[in-house]
Amino acid sequence: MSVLKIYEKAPAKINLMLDVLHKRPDGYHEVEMIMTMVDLADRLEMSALPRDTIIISSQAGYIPLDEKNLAFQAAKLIKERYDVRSGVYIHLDKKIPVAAGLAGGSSDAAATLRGLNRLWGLGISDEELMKLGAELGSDVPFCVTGGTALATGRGELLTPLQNPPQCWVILAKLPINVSTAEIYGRLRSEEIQKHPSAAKMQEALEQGSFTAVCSELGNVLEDVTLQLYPDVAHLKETMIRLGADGVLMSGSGPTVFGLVSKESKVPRIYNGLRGFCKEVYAVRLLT
Ligand SMILES: C[C@@](CO)(OP(=O)(O)O)[C@H](O)COP(=O)(O)OP(=O)(O)OC[C@H]1O[C@@H](n2ccc(N)nc2=O)[C@H](O)[C@@H]1O
Ligand SMILES: Nc1ncnc2c1ncn2[C@@H]1O[C@H](COP(=O)(O)OP(=O)(O)O)[C@@H](O)[C@H]1O
Repeated sequence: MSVLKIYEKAPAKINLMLDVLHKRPDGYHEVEMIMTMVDLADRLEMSALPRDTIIISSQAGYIPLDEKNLAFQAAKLIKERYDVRSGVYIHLDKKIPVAAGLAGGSSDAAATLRGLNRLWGLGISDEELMKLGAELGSDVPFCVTGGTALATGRGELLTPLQNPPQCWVILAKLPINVSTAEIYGRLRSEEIQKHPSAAKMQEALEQGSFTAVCSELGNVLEDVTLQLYPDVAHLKETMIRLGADGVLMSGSGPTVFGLVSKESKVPRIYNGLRGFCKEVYAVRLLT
């Protein structure tokens, strides 16, 4: 049975590790990543429209509201594939910083796929939603089901993993917009000095060891972004100095996250970062 209005939460992701194996003939890079969700989320409200149209609105003035919006693209794709003749109005309450390495747009697209499946009573399986998601972006399939997963291929092939032990995650984003395509484009995969290990991170998760998770954090895109934007390197050093247990850049950046086990340490790190970085969040893992 179809309904008239539904809500979906679209959480941000962080990459606990990100390795690039090589560049593929199709231009994408073969990756090994371990991703998990954090409790910082956009909220989507989807209302059925009798007219055959897709309308997007948002309180955020800095994202496209036309066919460039990933939620619009997700709605268009599902309408076409399942021959849906009615329309939808989608309101995006944006909380995730944009072009930040947190997959905000990808998570909105995934939430749109999940939401419209419910709104229109289509009965599409998660597996099929993930396949549709892969047509929209490499991170969209992970965002369909969330949790913690190993992502291979260009990021769309997923193996569910144990969630990390619960902790605080401090996210800090400088006012720099990073283009994922540019960062991958500047990476010379054959010159990577140190590859983080997916197997070791997986072991750390299976052991439920917070210390091991922190010591296995690694991201080969970090060198590229930090070289391009030295302020991000400074931000990372500051977060380490303020006492975060493990610190890494997420995805292609520029957001840097710090994992912190003791709640008593959080205010010092949060306030120390707020001194020079406007966008700082202290959230929990979404486990
Ligand atoms: C780096 C990561 C890590 O999670 O995230 P973000 O920093 O974007 O959050 C992802 O690999 C990003 O995924 P996503 O943002 O969905 O990328 P896509 O839209 O599929 O691709 C954008 C562009 O990035 C490059 N790209 C992306 C994925 C991949 N495995 N190899 C690539 O070379 C391609 O140039 C592509 O044109
Ligand atoms: N719903 C959306 N939310 C955020 N950005 C979007 C959305 N739709 C399209 N975009 C565009 O996608 C690009 C990447 O945004 P985002 O997904 O937030 O970054 P990232 O891939 O680094 O996590 C931005 O240039 C933005 O204009």
